[in-house]
Amino acid sequence: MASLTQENACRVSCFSECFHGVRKEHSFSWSKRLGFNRKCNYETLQVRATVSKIEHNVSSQDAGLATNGGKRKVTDSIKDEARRHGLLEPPTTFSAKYVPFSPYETTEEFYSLDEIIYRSKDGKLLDVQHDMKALKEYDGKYWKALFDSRVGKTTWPFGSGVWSKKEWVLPEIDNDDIVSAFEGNSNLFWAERFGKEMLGMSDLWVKHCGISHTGSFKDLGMTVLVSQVNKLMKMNKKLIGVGCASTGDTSAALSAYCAAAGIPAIVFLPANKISIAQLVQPIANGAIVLSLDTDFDGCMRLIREVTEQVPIYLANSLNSLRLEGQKTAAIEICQQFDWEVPDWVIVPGGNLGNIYAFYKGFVMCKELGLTDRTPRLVCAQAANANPLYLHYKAGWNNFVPVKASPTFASAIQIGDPVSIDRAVYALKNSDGIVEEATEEELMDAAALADMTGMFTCPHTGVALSALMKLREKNVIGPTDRTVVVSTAHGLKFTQSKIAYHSKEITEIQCKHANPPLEVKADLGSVMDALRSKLSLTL
Ligand SMILES: Cc1ncc(COP(=O)(O)O)c(C=O)c1O
Ligand SMILES: N[C@@H](CCOP(=O)(O)O)C(=O)O
Repeated sequence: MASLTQENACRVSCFSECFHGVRKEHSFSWSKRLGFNRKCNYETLQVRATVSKIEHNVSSQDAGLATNGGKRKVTDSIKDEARRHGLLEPPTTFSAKYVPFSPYETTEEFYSLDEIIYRSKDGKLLDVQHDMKALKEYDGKYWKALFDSRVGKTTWPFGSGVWSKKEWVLPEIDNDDIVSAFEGNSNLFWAERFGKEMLGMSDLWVKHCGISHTGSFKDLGMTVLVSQVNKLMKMNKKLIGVGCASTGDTSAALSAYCAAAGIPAIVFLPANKISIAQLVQPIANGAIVLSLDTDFDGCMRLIREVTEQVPIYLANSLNSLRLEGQKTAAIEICQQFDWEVPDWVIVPGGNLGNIYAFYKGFVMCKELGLTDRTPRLVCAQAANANPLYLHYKAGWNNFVPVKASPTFASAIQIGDPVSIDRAVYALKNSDGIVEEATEEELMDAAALADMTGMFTCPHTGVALSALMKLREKNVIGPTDRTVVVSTAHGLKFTQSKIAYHSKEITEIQCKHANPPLEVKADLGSVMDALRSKLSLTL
């Protein structure tokens, strides 16, 4: 484990000021004054990357840096540096393969991860199965120490929250083939005020998976999928690109990771059903963007047909590689609590890959001795797109897809989720619950959370609203350690926030709207405004 002691870490800080856009239906006076232009969807993008070397715990000699006065040679990359220390040796001990997702039956069927395959012979979804016997050769203490030693480093590729768990994710990939933006390691926010003041809770946390390279949790899965595609292309497998159907976040992640690797990306988007910020992401990253006159389920059907005819690799969560990356968020939560397990984890659900990914991550931690139990899972859906909720309420009998209606939680406007079987399995086995939130409930919940310092997306609003309901019924207790998974950055969804705070959404009351006051620029008017707002008697 020589590599564990090497801490030649640099810290990369990347600030990205997101895009602002307003659709016609959400434009209004103060938005224009703040610089939101109704016609051209004014946009700004600033990305500043500051790379500063902050510490060297190994000698320059050890780090291979001696030849340039302790600095990395101009021609070197962090991959070269890792290679010199044998870090890029292909691991031989651990392995994984595809098996049919059939948890209640045994089967001999399996496939190599180097095959291009998404379904079993009889049409089941696939699952990535790890050689658990090999992983169990090492005890929980070993894994905890290994994973903990990698946090906050830039040692390639372990500076990524996903690849810091590489042995549990894609153990056989050569580190040189990995395409990573050092995703993961997202902050776990103690929602102190929201918990105490709104819910009487003392141990409420929000896992900010949306504070990420492309602004959503999709980065966690996409680094794995695009890395594997990168490997397949190097193996000369017949592939011309990678494609997905998307409600905006999968497409953003796919486009960014493909652009980083120089791989063509093709994205199918439902026209006028995703936010401007989400739309501009694949455009900016040079993807082929098809805006289709259908909904997400229609886009999904089309991309499946296209990928059957053309060698385009399918990047939706139907592809189980994605879930291997996404499951690391669950492992990370345990790690952030010093390997203690929360009582509840609440995840907004759409295509339903993520709820299963969380389940998988928690189960793996328990099976490999890092934790002693798994949390209860809650999947939260928008009432306008609630097929899982209806299925749960019907006692899990006879799943019926729905036609999803428009919702502010547009990324989960999905009526026929691909991973329904995986989600049902995860929920049944975690004593899980499904809740739903109306448009008013989800927007109010997001606004309330924002008032306590967050900047939540509507999907996080769905999860927070589910929490509020379960707390009200006392299903979730006041001292239960609870984690709400925030799946995207609120800055991707400024249109709906602007509409809410300007009270432009006629169907709901917008109870917590906080529009700016338009005040004449003289002291008297300013004082009057402050008096009324602050209840001053002066
Ligand atoms: C922001 C956001 N939240 C939640 C989800 C739901 O995740 P899943 O489709 O894995 O259920 C998605 C995508 O579907 C999303 O983009
Ligand atoms: N919200 C998703 C919908 C597709 O989900 P996926 O996980 O199957 O790719 C998106 O952003 O496109």
